[in-house]
Amino acid sequence: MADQADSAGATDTAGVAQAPPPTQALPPAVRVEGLWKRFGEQVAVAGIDLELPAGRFIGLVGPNGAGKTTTLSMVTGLLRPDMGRIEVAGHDVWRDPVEVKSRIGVLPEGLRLFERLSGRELLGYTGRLRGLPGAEADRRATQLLDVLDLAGAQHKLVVDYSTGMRKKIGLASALLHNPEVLFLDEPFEGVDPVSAQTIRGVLERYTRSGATVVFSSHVMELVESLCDWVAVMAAGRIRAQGTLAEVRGEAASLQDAFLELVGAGVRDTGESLDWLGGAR
Ligand SMILES: Nc1ncnc2c1ncn2[C@@H]1O[C@H](COP(=O)(O)OP(=O)(O)OP(=O)(O)O)[C@@H](O)[C@H]1O
Repeated sequence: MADQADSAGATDTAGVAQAPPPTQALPPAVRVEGLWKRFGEQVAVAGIDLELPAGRFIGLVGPNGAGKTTTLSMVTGLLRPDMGRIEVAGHDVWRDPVEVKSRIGVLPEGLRLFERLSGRELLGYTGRLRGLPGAEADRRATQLLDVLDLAGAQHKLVVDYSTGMRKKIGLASALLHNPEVLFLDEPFEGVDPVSAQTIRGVLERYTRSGATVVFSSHVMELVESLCDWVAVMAAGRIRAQGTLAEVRGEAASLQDAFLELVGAGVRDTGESLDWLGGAR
């Protein structure tokens, strides 16, 4: 164990308390510089810079097609950027992929799972892929299944899981190896309010321990109630990033700040859709 006097500030021989040595600053959970991705003519991500601090609950928000999924896919090593540099927990994602992948958990959009395994088997398999000893993987799997209210369905095949159950087993797989940074693409989509509350509790506990959650969402109320740090994306660019208070600024809510930042007026349907509704 480290010498207490070395690690926690000390009292000198005259009994005067000395300031503790500065704690070593953690590298940002994610640092992105000049990141670009284009699909044919479509620029999905247009040279973004992003610095997401460690130990925060971070929301990446933006309208449909803003480039959130493309960004998260590149940050998690699933999609190769055209240009730019990405570090996760101080390691280059594309030069040091094994190091990065051991430190992250990912719940991607359009989650693909091993459908012919039961939930319990999926976690056992994930544990082996992650190099966990069998008994430890079992212990963690039992606790995760229990907390996420999947214990009753643990022997059911994943193909027979509902959308919300799939999100929860995907989350359990992403958490099993206790990653430093967890990336979640729309984790609450298709999840009922009770399960959403459970997932929330698990994620809040996880960030309280110093880990980082980065999640994308369209639901501003959710981001406002969960996140302490926000990045706003629109048309492939970062429009704002900072603490929730900084991004909200003078606006009454994050939703108002968001509409202002992305320059989106609510579309007036005018004379259009005049056929919709009314008696036939
Ligand atoms: N594989 C692809 N091939 C072609 N275009 C793509 C591809 N993936 C994304 N795009 C385009 O890139 C842009 C950004 O898409 P992306 O899925 O990253 O946005 P998003 O912010 O996640 O949107 P949403 O909130 O609707 O999921 C969109 O214009 C989309 O059509």
